[in-house]
Amino acid sequence: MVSLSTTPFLPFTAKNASTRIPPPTSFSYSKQRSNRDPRKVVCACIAPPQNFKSQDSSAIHFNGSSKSEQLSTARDHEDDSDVLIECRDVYKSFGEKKILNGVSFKIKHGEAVGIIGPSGTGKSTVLKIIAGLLAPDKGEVYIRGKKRVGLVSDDDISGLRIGLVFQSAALFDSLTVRENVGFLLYEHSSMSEDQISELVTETLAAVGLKVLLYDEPTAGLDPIASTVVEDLIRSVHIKGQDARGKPGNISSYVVVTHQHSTIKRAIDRLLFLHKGKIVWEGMTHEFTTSTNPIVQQFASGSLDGPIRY
Ligand SMILES: Nc1ncnc2c1ncn2[C@@H]1O[C@H](COP(=O)(O)OP(=O)(O)OP(=O)(O)O)[C@@H](O)[C@H]1O
Repeated sequence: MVSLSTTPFLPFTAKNASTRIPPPTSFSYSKQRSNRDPRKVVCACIAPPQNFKSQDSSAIHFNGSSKSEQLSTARDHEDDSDVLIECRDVYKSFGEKKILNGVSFKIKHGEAVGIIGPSGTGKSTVLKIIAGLLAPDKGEVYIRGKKRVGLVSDDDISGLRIGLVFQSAALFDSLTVRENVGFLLYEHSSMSEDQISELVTETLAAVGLKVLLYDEPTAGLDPIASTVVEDLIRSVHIKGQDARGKPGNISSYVVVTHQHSTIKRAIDRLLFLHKGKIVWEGMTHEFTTSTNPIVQQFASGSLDGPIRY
């Protein structure tokens, strides 16, 4: 099952990537329950503006000491019993435009994976194929070892619930994660603050999905708002901690991003997509030491769509 919005009141579902939702006309929650200036309540547009340019996109600097590079071939002999999602030799074209040209990778239980690569190389397309919203022209998608046939609505995929947080999501960047999650209830329900707080806690603790896919969740956010989102992404993961200090419920997640901070804070393993293929994969800290020439070009900012700081 694919869930396109994680809860009824998570505000991650703005329809248009370029839409900025105007500030609420009466923002009683801000006025009454926090000392924030209600004039600062603006909606963060998570999709980056078309003309977005980073201050410094010339290089990637990851912390880490590992000197080894883990190429995909080195993983081929590994035990596959904990693989949740596999794309095997996936092709996708839009009209004459060939986008994916034999994409293969596996996502295992417990992994926090990032997909990076130049703009327009097909990262979002990969997410949509994983989610079952797009069908590959050729190649297969396996969910827990079972081949998916058709789109997601056509097939029961062994109880694995996959959620996709679209690039066009929206948050109020002057509010905390909890305030964002409970926003509609604070504004439009007669529930008490305690009741809402309880519900927010339950929601953050039990998003109820097993795999989450995030499409540029921090694009266009300022560094503080990005950190909040990155921490939220970590907190709902089984290796993280939820709002009650307990492990989250998300088995694995995949993040498409161009943001350096998101890679550094929220991602353990990277898949580098270039010209329709995964040309490199490895742990995040291994990226900058890669000897792959395309990776080095990307890291130095000489390919389109480099990492943004
Ligand atoms: N439904 C569609 N119909 C036609 N073309 C499409 C469709 N979806 C995506 N494309 C095209 O496929 C290419 C890859 O798009 P995609 O959004 O997957 O790239 P991306 O790597 O996520 O890009 P970015 O980093 O800029 O967000 C782009 O040229 C895009 O215009």
